[in-house]
Amino acid sequence: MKIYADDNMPLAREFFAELGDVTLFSGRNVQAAELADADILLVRSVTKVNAALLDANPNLRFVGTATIGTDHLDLAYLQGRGIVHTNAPGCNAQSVVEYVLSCLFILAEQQDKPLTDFTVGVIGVGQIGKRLVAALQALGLTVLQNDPLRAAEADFPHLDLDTLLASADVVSLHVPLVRGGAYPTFHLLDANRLAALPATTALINACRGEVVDNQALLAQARAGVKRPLFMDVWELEPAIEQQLVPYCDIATAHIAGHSVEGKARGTEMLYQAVCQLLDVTPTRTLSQFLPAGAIEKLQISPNFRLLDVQNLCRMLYDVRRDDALFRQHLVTHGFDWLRKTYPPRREFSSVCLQGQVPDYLIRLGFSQK
Ligand SMILES: NC(=O)c1ccc[n+]([C@@H]2O[C@H](COP(=O)([O-])OP(=O)(O)OC[C@H]3O[C@@H](n4cnc5c(N)ncnc54)[C@H](O)[C@@H]3O)[C@@H](O)[C@H]2O)c1
Ligand SMILES: O=C(O)[C@H](O)[C@H](O)COP(=O)(O)O
Repeated sequence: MKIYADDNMPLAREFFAELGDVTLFSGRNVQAAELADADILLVRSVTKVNAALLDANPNLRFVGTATIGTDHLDLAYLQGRGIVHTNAPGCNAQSVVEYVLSCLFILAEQQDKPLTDFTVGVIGVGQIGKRLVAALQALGLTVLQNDPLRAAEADFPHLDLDTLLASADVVSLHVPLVRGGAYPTFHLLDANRLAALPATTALINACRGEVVDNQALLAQARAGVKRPLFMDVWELEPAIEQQLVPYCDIATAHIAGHSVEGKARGTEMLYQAVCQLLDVTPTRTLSQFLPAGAIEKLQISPNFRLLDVQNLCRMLYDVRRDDALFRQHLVTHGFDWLRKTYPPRREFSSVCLQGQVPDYLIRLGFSQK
């Protein structure tokens, strides 16, 4: 069994070596000839999996992407060839939520307002959106939700997009990149919608760069609109529009989902899918391989207040670290280097809270004993 895996996929050998020969490849630059004898192909979001990559391979049985997004897979091509394929739904959803929370803490500080004063509009309420809504509501923020595909659900408070955009203080995007069909998301925020969006409304994009028209955003910024901008994803990665960076409050290299747990969970989910394909009982689990975090336990005192949440979360993750790395190294080392050398970052769940733990901390994702 020939298994080929992106060299940015953590624990690929640890999980897959028992199932076959594992060869690592460079995800962004891999060529068709390198994969010609693959039976199993394991990718991340930077590999375009299509006819050009796979026509030379007669054997391929399985393609798995250790990511949530699937816009880099030509699903019709894979289906046409009868190649089983899967992604890793929700693998890094918590990581993205922690990224968004970190952005919101910065915004609240910049504007010298309590977090609870903000109304956050969440666009796309799936794995990430749902977790984010739950976290924000746990902290007492007002949340507006837009997801036309869920509008018919009895308990879902769907708000139409333009009303949400007019009413929110912060807009956070969590849709997949979809170019056709009834609900396309390519340039969902186009020049017209950006023009209608109040200039003070903050924008967080941690889904896909192409969901926001980056040139329209740049034109707006150059025209003097001082919108708070938190950009993790960009059009045309890795060759992004660098002119936009100075206008961003936070700029990062598509790392919102790159917690240690988020990436490794993706590998584990593919391992489980391949075991199922091969009718083999899984013997490996992520818990065997995950090292303990730098901080394992924390005692919460009865004096802990909502105001202290920010300090607690920042101990685990502060997006300003990633923004600083981005501004320092983007031009000299490039977008992909920033992603490949991403410093380890553990999720809230890696810290076990003890003492009188308020329920909202558990709802944010911390664990408790
Ligand atoms: N920056 C990162 O590191 C990072 C990490 C993980 C995921 N992502 C991106 O985030 C996206 C969302 O992830 P998820 O796990 O929540 O996916 P998901 O599929 O669970 O949820 C997406 C939601 O968006 C909704 N949706 C689809 N089209 C819409 C539209 N036109 N308007 C409003 N809502 C729409 C869907 O109905 C669904 O509920 C992924 O597809 C991926 O592109 C980015
Ligand atoms: O879709 C996803 O899961 C994310 O965008 C993911 O974090 C991308 O990471 P990459 O595959 O590019 O390393």
